[in-house]
Parts: sequence; structure tokens; C-alpha cells
Amino acid sequence: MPDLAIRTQALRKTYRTRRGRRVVAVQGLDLEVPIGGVHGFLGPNGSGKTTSIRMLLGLVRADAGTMTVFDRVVPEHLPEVVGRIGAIVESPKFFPAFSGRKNLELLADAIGAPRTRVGEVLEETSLGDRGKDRFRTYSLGMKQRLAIAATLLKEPDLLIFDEPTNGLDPAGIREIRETMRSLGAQGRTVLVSSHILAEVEQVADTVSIIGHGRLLATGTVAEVIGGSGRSTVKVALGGPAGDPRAQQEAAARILTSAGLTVRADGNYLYVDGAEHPSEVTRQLAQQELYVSELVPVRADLESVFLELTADEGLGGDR
Ligand SMILES: Nc1ncnc2c1ncn2[C@@H]1O[C@H](COP(=O)(O)OP(=O)(O)OP(=O)(O)O)[C@@H](O)[C@H]1O
Repeated sequence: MPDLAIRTQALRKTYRTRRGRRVVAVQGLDLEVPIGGVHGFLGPNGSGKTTSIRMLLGLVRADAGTMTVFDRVVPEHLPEVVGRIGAIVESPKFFPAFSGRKNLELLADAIGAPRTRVGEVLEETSLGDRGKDRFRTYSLGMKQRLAIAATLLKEPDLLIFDEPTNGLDPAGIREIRETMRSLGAQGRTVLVSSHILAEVEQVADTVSIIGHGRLLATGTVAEVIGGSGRSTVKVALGGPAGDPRAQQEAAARILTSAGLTVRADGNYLYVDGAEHPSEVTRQLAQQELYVSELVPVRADLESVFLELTADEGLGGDR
């Protein structure tokens, strides 16, 4: 088994609302986050990401299941590993009239981190130039990066960010993404939750996709995309002679009878299920139909995510 930063097994949590209604937030979650790199913890709104993170951090009590962080059972042994964890689960409070640097110095003193760390973490989060400016003048993205800087003061091995780009503009999102990428590249483990794939897809080394508090898929981004069984190719036909429409119809018939799934769209056929693109060209060439263009259609994480979470009320409030 690979070394894991986080492992949960059969984790469960049911909330009881004030009106006595039961809400199953997490139902048997098995999560494995490898050590080092960025792990995207993905799921639609309400799928149980925040609850899972809060259980890991000892902020919410689990009903059942086991959790380990760096092989220590939590929450029982959380004190042994808490020094290695930096987490942003909600917006931290900073003094608006103090500079970013001053805020971090106060925090460093409070947690016993050396003040020399302050300059380093400002650099690590690309706030070096603005450290002297008052916190109140910071953009939302800078405020969020200062929060990340604060968690870095104690040099954590594991960083947990719950929807860190909420409310940020595209530039702010890009900055946070860059920060996460460089933290992962340094060998730290970054667990980042999001319901917006595009934010995480470009930085995540591995992902876990959850729905209704259960694991739907996990692995490297390539594995999760590959595991969806997608292998679509886009095909155009064309020889100098013949009616293109008739050729396309004939090609669709041939490929369908070869067991492939074919959909026509404009001048292209979209063909699913071929083991290899050459199978498509071979089938057609045998019937004297020639391919003028053949492009593999890249399956992206977004489409896999949408497929896996199709019944999860994506993006809606539940
Ligand atoms: N304190 C609570 N009391 C009752 N129900 C809750 C409580 N906290 C969360 N829930 C419910 O538990 C389910 C999971 O919520 P959770 O916040 O963990 O999901 P999430 O994936 O983090 O969603 P989001 O991205 O919207 O934060 C939701 O249906 C939510 O309404």
C-alpha cells in the first residue's frame, strides 16, 4: 500500500436538524490521499466534503468508521499529528489595519514559529511585494493567500483547503492554483476540496470524486478519465469522388455493425468503443471508404465528473 497522508474507511455522519430531520452527509466514505502532491477532493455541493474534512480535523464527531492522518488514528491521536496539519476551513480573522506581515508576525509569536518564517511564507504565497500594505487594502485573492501563508508558518506536511477559491475572480483563482501547485511540488500534501472541476483539474496529481458522501472514483487524473471507459474518435470521410453524405451514412452502418457506437454530427462521425483508432480506419478501408480526418476526442475530468455525479443535483442546493 502506498504511504498515505489521509485514510478514511467506512466513514459515516448523519446530522439531525433542529426539526428532527435526519440528513445523511457522509455514508461509508473510503478516502485515500497519498503523501506528496495535490489531491482534489471533488463533489457537488452538499456531497459531504466539508463534513468529511471537519471530521478529520476533529471539529465534527463521526458516527462510524475509522480515520488516520499520517498513520495515526484520529481524532484519538490528533494531538500527535496536528502540528503537521495546516487547514483553512473558513475565512481566518486578520486585523484589517495591520499589514499582512504584521498579522503574520503576531500569529508566528502566538504559535511559537520563528519570525524568520514570516518573510519566507510571504514569498511562498507571492505576497512578498505587498507584505507591508494593510490587510484591508488586499484583494480577496490576496487575503486568501495570506490565510495560506498563515497555515504555512508552522511548516505543515499536510495542507487542507476547503473550497479555497470560493468568491474569487479568475485572477485570484489562478493565484491560489499556482500556490497549491508549488506547495505540492515541494513534496507537501495538499488536500483541496472543490465543486468546480476546472479549478482543480489543472493542479491535482490525484483526485477523489464523491457523491452523496460516498466515493465514486479515485486515482490519478489520467486513471479517473481513463477508467470512465471513454475512447471517442471524431472521423471525417472523404475521397475526391462520391457523395460525402452517402459515404458518411455507409461508414456509420459499417462501424455500427462492427459493434461500435456511432453518432453523426455535421460532417463528422463520433465513434465510441474502438480499442484503437486504427480499427476504425481498417473497417472503413475494407469497404473502400477513406478517412480524411481522425481525431481522438479528449475526455476531460469535467465530463467524467458530470457523468459520475449525474444524479447528485450538481451545483444545486439540497
Ligand atoms: N450542521 C448541519 N446540520 C444539518 N445538516 C448539515 C449540517 N452540515 C451539513 N449538513 C448537510 O449535510 C450534507 C453535506 O454537507 P457538506 O457541507 O458536508 O457538503 P459539501 O460537499 O461540503 O457541500 P458544499 O460544497 O456546499 O459545502 C448537506 O446535505 C448539508 O445540508
